[in-house]
Amino acid sequence: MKITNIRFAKLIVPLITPFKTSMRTVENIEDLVVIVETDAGEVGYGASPATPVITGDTHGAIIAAIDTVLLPKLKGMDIENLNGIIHVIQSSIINNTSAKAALELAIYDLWGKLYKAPLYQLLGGGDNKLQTDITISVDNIDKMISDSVQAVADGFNILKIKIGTDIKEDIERVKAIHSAVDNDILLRLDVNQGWSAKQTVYAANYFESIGIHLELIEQPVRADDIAGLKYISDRVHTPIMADESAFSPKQVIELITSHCVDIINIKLMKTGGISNAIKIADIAKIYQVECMIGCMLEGSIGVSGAAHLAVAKSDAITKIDLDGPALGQYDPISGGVTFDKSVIQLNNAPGLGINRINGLVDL
Ligand SMILES: C[C@H](N)C(=O)N[C@@H](CCC(=O)O)C(=O)O
Ligand SMILES: [Mg+2]
Repeated sequence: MKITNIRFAKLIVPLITPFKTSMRTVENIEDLVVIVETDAGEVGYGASPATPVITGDTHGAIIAAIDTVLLPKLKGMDIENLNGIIHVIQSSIINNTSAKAALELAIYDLWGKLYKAPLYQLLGGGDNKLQTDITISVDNIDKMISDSVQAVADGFNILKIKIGTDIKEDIERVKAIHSAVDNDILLRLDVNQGWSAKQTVYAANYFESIGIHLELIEQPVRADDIAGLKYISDRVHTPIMADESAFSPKQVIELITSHCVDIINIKLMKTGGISNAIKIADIAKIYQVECMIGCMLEGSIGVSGAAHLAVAKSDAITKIDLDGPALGQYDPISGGVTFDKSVIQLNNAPGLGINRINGLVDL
């Protein structure tokens, strides 16, 4: 099964409510779909959102990286030579992790189709069901309380609360949500780089002192403030998780061995796809550090790949933040992952298991 061409399309799904973090506000899930064609007639699907404030990648840059650098080298390569293809994708261009991720997703999809097996089985197998959290966007306190209460009523028992716009307001937001939901609801905070190290130590110790038990605090400080992460981890009990600070396996080794964080958030759009995500999960397992599998605000093509990986690497990936498709008004993909409230179900069709994509706009 040889690669003959790569096509691009856009897929836009309006959100139920705007997605707001300390870094950006988004109204739609906008995926660039990457379709790898083969001489056997099979196609592989991958996708990437544009996340310029996180990865630096735009859809235009993803298309250019694939069209001008990667496609010429990949044309004619055989899907059974998975390692060779991965090597070309990872070594032909630096950075551009979203382009690499979309392409790897499509290649792994084809690899599963070649061997007629769901990807998670080829990656090691596991229970093809996961339980995700749901994101509560940063907003005024009343809106965050009502979104949290609604999410719990909808069957989610883990809330990922976005904060990081103002330390005082953030503390009030968390206190208000904590009082509004039952004690058995797990609260994770995602600061998206919005606090200083000292503010984080203050906030974490304050929450601990008033009996608010947080599961974790995600990426409290700027992505490049590794000393800040260490400063925090040395002073608080609440587990600290790296997100924007952890792209590559090498960065993860450094974060873990210098005891800067307790947990790593793996996202395909940061790692450059499944191959490096596997390495990170294996590194974390060796060091007995837990991982979360996360997603950008993206639809169910990318989330399917992440879910297959999470199932196969459940020894290291113990926390799931794959709510992207659940935040949309509908899911245009049939097959892949399906959501029943917080439960994500993978099907057993080959590769990523995607049957049909409605509403694709060819580019
Ligand atoms: C959607 C997911 N729950 C999430 O919050 N992901 C990111 C932000 C993604 C984005 O801005 O597209 C995160 O910071 O964890
Ligand atoms: Mg995050």
